[in-house]
Amino acid sequence: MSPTATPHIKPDGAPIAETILLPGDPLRAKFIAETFLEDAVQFNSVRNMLGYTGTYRGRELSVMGTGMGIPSIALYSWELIHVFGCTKLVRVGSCGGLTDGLELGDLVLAQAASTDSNYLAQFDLPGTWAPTGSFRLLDHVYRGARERGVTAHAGNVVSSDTFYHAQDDTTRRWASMGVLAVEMETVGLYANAAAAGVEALAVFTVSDNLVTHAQMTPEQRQTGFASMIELAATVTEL
Ligand SMILES: O=P(O)(O)O[C@H]1O[C@H](CO)[C@@H](O)[C@H]1O
Ligand SMILES: O=c1cc[nH]c(=O)[nH]1
Repeated sequence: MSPTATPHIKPDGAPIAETILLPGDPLRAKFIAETFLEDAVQFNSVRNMLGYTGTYRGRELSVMGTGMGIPSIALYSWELIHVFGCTKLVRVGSCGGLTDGLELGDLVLAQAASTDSNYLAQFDLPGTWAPTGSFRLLDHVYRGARERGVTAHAGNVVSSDTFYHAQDDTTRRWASMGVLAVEMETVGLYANAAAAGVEALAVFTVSDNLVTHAQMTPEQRQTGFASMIELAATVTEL
């Protein structure tokens, strides 16, 4: 049972599960709850950042939007971990592929997250820290993808503060270091999880490709991510 409320999450007694899926878009959270969860109850509507708890294959699972950008996912994940006791947090997002080998609909599992953000500075480490996802969660989801014949790429992503980049070669330079894809939140989630000693993973569906310029429609972005969501939800088995 959720103990209390925060400035951004007000469950009014509705439960929040230890395992939670985190899409950027709150309407994707609603879609996931309506499509994949049984007996879902809504636990948050503050700022329309919709959150739900139900069961997936008999195990309790929550889903909540995080908004876009590192500050937004950082505050929601901090409250979910430190106030509501979440211990397995799986971002389910869209990403832009940075190599022509990433097709629309492929999955990317973020082994690590690079960034152009200053979020990590607050941890005041004596060097450059590399935020990583939980290997246990990543291994589980990767094996699940292989079993289902879903194409999944595991590697580095870049969590950027910018969707529209001022310099033309920004994404090409990240790609030149082997970074697979660009998105806007994972580094905040991985840093908060590591600092708290809980598990996090980011899984993406490639929604556009910055090399080939292929792109999904907004409708596909909101609802076309079934494989990713089903695979992410299987972490409730761990
Ligand atoms: O689809 P979501 O999870 O929102 O993720 C990606 O999409 C948004 C940009 O359109 C950013 O939040 C980016 O990280
Ligand atoms: O952040 C994102 C997400 C999807 N596609 C992009 O190009 N950037």
